[in-house]
Amino acid sequence: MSKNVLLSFTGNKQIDTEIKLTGSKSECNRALVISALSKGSVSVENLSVAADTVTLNKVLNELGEKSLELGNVSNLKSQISNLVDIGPAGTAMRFLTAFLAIQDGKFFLTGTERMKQRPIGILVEALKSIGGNISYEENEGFPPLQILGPFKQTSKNVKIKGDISSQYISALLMIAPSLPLGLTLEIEGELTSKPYVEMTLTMLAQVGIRNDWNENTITIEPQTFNSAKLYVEPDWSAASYWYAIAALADEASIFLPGLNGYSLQGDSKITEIMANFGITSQFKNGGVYLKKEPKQIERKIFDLKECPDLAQTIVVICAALGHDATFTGLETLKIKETNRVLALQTELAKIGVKFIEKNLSYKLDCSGLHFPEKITISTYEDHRMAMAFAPLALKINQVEIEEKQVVEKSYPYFWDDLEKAGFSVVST
Ligand SMILES: O=C(O)C1=C[C@@H](OP(=O)(O)O)[C@@H](O)[C@H](O)C1
Ligand SMILES: C=C(OP(=O)(O)O)C(=O)O
Repeated sequence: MSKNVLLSFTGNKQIDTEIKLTGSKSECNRALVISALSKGSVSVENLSVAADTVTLNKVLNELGEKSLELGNVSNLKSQISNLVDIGPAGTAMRFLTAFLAIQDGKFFLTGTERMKQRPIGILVEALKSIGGNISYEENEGFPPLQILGPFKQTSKNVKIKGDISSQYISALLMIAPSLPLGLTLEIEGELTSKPYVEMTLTMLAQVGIRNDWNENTITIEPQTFNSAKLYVEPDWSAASYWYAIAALADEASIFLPGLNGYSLQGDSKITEIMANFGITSQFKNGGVYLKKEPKQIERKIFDLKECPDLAQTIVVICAALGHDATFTGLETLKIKETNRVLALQTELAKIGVKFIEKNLSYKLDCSGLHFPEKITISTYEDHRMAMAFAPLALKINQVEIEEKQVVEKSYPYFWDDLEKAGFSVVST
């Protein structure tokens, strides 16, 4: 079985294409959990084909079917063990921890070896502080978890650190309306990835759930979900790779249907960031048109605290263009699919670029930039490593990307779409 892909782009580096992106992984994960909590009142439209979403959907469907089979026999439900393996899906792992904590049953929640290194203690302790019965099966603070229902709420108030992952907060907010006492959540310290919390609250509001966000405290009273449909926009994080392609091509005209200017996704900030690189975004005909215009790049500092999933895309664009820059807000990168800082440092070294960590910022030093004839990129089980480095095929004759299947996590058709845009994509 071929594991890698070899990318090249022969002839003029001109891109003129239309790419239909799949639904946002973040919006879908929320929509599915909200739909499950609403017990059918809420439906989801434009479900993503991202593997993380497909897995979460399957898990929730199976749990729903089991629950129907067992009816209201509570003591029987809590005796039956359910093994839930969420693979590499971090958001789904966090959302399910909260979701399962309020179900009636016994659950063993696990994932990949990397998942067992991604912290979850902050969320588990918060859930325990309001009555959840959760224990760590291997290492304190990390999956796998054993979760035992039924849930008896002991408190309405919960304090949670905001600077490690916003997913913990979103997970709690989604279960809040279903809790007998509701929830008053106090965020301690800085809130990272804030647009994702806003996305959660907006999607809840779309199905009739009111919230009160006052400074660092969010309150959600017990409420029932309206009967409603949640429409999922295409994935802006996936769109970012097309901005990168436009930036590294000589000429580009790319249409991404379905994306709009008023997105719930913080990663739509890519339009603003890429304007600095001469990539314009025009919203018309129900989508966004990307065009490349000549521009001197001036911006030297990028704060990505609100859009951490764009980090690899933007760092690689700057590296490939030889644009020295400083990046801040990357604190959470080390606990994602891989240690993304280390992965970037290792792979950028292959084109002579340094990514230097200093206090809380990162300096990109492109003084040694060179493009070899061929480069092989390791992906460290991280879809974003594969997709962020793929556009380099517009600068380097042959780019081999290892473990091509990693892209399935969020963008399964990535390689097909590259081919459609004129790249040669050969499995090796
Ligand atoms: O809530 C979400 O859907 C996500 C939140 C972000 O995580 P952190 O809050 O851990 O930064 C982001 O990186 C992840 O891909 C998706
Ligand atoms: C961090 C990511 O995902 P997750 O945390 O859901 O694994 C991502 O998609 O970049």
